[in-house]
Amino acid sequence: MLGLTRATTSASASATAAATSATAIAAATVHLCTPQLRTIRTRTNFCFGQQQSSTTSHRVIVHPVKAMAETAAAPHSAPKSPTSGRKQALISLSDKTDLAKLGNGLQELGYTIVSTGGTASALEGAGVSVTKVEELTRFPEMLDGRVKTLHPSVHGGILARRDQEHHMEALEKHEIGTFDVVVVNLYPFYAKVSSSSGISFEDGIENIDIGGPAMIRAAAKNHRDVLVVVDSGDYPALLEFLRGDNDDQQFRRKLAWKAFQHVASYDSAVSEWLWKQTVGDKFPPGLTVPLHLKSLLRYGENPHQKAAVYVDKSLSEVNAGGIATVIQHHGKEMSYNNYLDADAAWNCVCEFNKPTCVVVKHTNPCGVASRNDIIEAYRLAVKADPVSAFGGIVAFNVEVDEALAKDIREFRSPTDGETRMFYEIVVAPKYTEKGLEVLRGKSKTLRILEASKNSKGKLSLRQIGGGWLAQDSDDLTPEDIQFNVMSDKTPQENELNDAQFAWLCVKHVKSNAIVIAKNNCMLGMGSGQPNRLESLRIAMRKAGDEVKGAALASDAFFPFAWNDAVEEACQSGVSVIAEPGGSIRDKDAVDCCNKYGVSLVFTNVRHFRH
Ligand SMILES: NC(=O)c1ncn([C@@H]2O[C@H](COP(=O)(O)O)[C@@H](O)[C@H]2O)c1NC=O
Repeated sequence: MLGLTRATTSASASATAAATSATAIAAATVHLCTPQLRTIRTRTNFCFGQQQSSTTSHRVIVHPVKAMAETAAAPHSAPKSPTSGRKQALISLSDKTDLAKLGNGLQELGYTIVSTGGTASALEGAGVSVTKVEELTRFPEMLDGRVKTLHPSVHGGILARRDQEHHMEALEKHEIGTFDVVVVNLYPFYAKVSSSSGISFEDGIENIDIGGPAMIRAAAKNHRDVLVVVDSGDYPALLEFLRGDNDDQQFRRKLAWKAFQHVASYDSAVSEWLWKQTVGDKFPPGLTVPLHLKSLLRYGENPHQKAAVYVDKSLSEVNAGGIATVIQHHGKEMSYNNYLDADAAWNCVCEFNKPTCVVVKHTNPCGVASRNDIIEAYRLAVKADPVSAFGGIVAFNVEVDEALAKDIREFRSPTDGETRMFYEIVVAPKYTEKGLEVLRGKSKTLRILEASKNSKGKLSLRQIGGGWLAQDSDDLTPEDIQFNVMSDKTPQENELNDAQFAWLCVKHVKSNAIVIAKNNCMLGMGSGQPNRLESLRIAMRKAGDEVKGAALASDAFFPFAWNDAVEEACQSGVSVIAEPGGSIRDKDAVDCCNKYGVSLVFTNVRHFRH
């Protein structure tokens, strides 16, 4: 139950090892730790300490791990020659979706495919010939997969500029082959650290991909000569491009852009996670928010403004619900203003515990009602301001079934009793099949949205010129605060409930905000006026005679009482006023309420909404 105290009480707010594929070779070499002298027959090669350039017998210092790799790589030990003219593709994937199609496609096009351990096995399993990367590097994949591709034989082959003679000479000298195509996706860090089962700090660290981003960045930098692909959705376009004879630099640049974007999003998740694991407060010194385009919109707030909607892919937004991720079942394409209004309606309706309907117009709730019978709640919410509700957004916090859908379809405007109500959007957490069918029949354009509840404790970001404002989302509800009685008169339980209902509504109305409510139903609201008295007058006008005995909530304190808002409210016949308090003239407000026999409760919490 909600708290009520006397005035003295102050208010209070209460990868896994998936991609760490240690090869048998690496495992076999752990006990070898010192370089040994031995005689081998070697080609020109990169080796620790010395480099030899003949093909005869020499005494060389050979690193034991490398020696093992040479043995392991024996059947393919000749490094790829840059002059061999063979086209090479490097593939290293954690997510192996459509790998077989890609491998076969590249093979048919005559590409030699080089791959890391797990990818190579999957390709072999699909009947594609593949060279293991360790045959190129002459090192085994080591350190539990921390080092696989971090080697000049790989990065030289990606980064060399084909138009620079000295680059190509360097490759020739070190017998490094060029890569024409690089296909990489990264350890599933995001999925691992956001999994519901959780992950240890150590596992989180092991799921940070290092070699993959290095290859992606290298290939993207050298995109003029190297095609870089990070998304399996791009495999068909890649193969089509390779089959054609038009070397379109725009295509290459788009892939390069996508590659850098992919790595930037990945790094933002790593840095977000690491910050939470270490410092953890809400406001890190730097903030990178990964935004993924959901769709282009027809236009912005006005037709001359271009617009789009993005989904926030921050770790903190995983399964966080909200309007950006709604499922649209029916209707016209969502507009920019539709998103804003649906967001306001959804945020408001999700605050209520009882079955509730909220009607929003231009981001302000103009009708709110809670009832055990949701149809009754719907009708009352529309009735609060039928003129504004026409063309508005209707939100429910319960499933829309056939009966409710029929009522939404048929309900006539309380203004003339004839015109069927028209809405832009219906938003709800669920629909029955029949409910959806009926609503679809209301109009072709009606947007029917299925949304999941917003989680609490989010960071709210808002753009200003040259920067962004960040704050906690306003999560406080009447359950979280004390309603302190300041007046001689103590509100009855039903009056207090009305005050708390009005308080929850006023939180969602633009400042200066006044809401008048009774019996879990909004009767009138005034919003967005630059002075509180004007908002109060608008709310009272909308409530009409019903204001008598109702509760009035104000989002911030009343700066003046006598001959001003408090006195006008008292004279209208409200039974209780709820406001934060905190004005230097609070005593005037108390005296005024006492004079008119009205209850006054202070919440000590303000709900400005600018
Ligand atoms: N360390 C490295 O040199 C390295 N090179 C490639 N990877 C990653 O290894 C994964 C593929 O491994 P496998 O083919 O063994 O399944 C890819 O996600 C790739 O980004 C590496 N792993 C992590 O950093």
